[in-house]
Amino acid sequence: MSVRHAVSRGLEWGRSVYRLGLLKPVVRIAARFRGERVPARPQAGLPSRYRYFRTTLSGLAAQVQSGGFRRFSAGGSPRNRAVFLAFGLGVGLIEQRLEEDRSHATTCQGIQELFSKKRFQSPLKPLTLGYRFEDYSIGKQIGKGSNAAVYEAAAPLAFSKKTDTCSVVEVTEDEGEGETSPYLRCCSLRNFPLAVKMMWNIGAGSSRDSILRSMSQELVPAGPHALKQENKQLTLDGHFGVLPRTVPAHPNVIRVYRAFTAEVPLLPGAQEEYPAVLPARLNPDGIGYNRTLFLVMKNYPCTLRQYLERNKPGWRHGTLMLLQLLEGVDHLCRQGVAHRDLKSDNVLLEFDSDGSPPRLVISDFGCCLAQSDGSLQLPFNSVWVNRGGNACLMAPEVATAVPGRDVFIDYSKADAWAVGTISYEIFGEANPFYGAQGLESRSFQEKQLPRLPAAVPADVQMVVRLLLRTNSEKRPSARVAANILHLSLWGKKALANQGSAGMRELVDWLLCQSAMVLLRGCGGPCGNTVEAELQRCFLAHLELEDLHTSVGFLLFGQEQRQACILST
Ligand SMILES: Nc1ncnc2c1ncn2[C@@H]1O[C@H](COP(=O)(O)OP(=O)(O)OP(=O)(O)O)[C@@H](O)[C@H]1O
Repeated sequence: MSVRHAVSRGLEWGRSVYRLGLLKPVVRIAARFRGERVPARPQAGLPSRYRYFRTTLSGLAAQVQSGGFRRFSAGGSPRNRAVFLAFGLGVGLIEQRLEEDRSHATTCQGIQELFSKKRFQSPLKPLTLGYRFEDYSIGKQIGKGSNAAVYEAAAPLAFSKKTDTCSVVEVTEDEGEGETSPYLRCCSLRNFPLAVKMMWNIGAGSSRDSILRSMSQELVPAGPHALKQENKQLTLDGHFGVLPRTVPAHPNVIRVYRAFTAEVPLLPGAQEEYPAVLPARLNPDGIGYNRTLFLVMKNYPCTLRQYLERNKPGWRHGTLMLLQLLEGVDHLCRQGVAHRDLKSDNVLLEFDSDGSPPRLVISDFGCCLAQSDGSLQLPFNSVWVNRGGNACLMAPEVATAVPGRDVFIDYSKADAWAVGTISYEIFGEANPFYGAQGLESRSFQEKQLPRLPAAVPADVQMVVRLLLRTNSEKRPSARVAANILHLSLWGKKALANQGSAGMRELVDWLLCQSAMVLLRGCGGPCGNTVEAELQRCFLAHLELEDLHTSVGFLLFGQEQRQACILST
């Protein structure tokens, strides 16, 4: 092997190891070969992955340059010398790449810190909202599930001056309808900016503590002032840690502004629609308790399902809607919460301005998993353990779990799977897991999944397929799936040069993107706020490792498509 040949081989080897993600195994093998222990405790000051590689590689390179190299260069055959030279160059190249990676990681971290400092502020300032049912005037019923009825509401004292703090859409309902009811003063969403969810209480008892404890999951999206101070105190005093963790505000997760217990009132439609869950005071045959939990939220004009019944979003709006769901799910995962009942009925929508995509929020946390330690692993030691709601959209790893000793269900990617199924609805197709002929998540094969419409971009189709992988280990997290969509929507140009310039081009693009988002933020609330929020979310959660994985998926998808085109 000539020296020139060795040099090119070495560089090629180093590049391949890096590109294929084989760095870790190669380093391990090399360290074993030298009889060294792989460093377990990385040094401080560098991100762990890089500390680890650097330590091992430095040793390796040192050995190549000293003992080994000397031995080979002095006494080895020319072939051995060339091979060793190639190896040395390869290691050198990897070192250089690691150095670059380290600087990229630092850049990403800087961007992340900059954007994560700016916490999302809910547009409604709920400080003036009351903690009693009487503080609200109730409008007509706007929804009903299997556990609660939801009514439009206003807080006359809080909104005595007519404010427009809630950006709600034009009213589409018949405004005259409500005037016949004594409860309804006005049906417009503008006049009823709030929604009150009245839980049906048939098993939680009538004391405030027992109600709060038994319906505690509903409080996961509650703001810091949602419960009256003494309520928090009472519940925590009696049963420390019973209240679940709550999640910070996020543009794609519903916010509960107030939560209080009160006597069950007779609201419009109660006698006709849910007489059985009323207390005996209101219906002698009712089995409900006298008091229950009320949750005050923003009033949203419709659910995702209702919206899709009348609208067919184009591919770009559809992608932005899917991305919002992934951002919401990623936020929940980071907070140690799994929703476990994602479906188009549990996603609410509002509209900022003409032409911009709808804003989506994930709602109804009644089935969620929010363990006090933030773990998304649920001990599954008995059939009585609740796996979550909506069996049709239950991720395969959840649906197929068999209870037993030391069995845990991992929910870390279960919501992402459900988002994959909802994507079909967003892009105008039937959800393949619904209906008598629908696929069953516990037994389907990935090749049975129907194709999405041809208008849906190839990258988005790939994301949906990845989200619906049966093996959760091969399924990307919501974060990685969201990153793929972000890159595909806004970073295509930076990705085009991945082969030659590696991550450098991408990091430059990230810096430009950060500057743009910051500048747009300074310019006031102009432009498309949904897109701006999505971009902020992306930058606030930048991590080089996730970014590498996302880029890998995108490039792999592109390569596969090219190979497919060439072969036909
Ligand atoms: N904040 C809101 N604004 C407008 N409509 C809402 C709001 N919250 C809930 N709804 C409507 O009420 C319906 C029922 O609410 P929700 O899903 O929270 O009840 P649930 O009884 O917990 O449902 P499930 O049967 O899924 O357990 C929703 O599908 C939606 O139509």
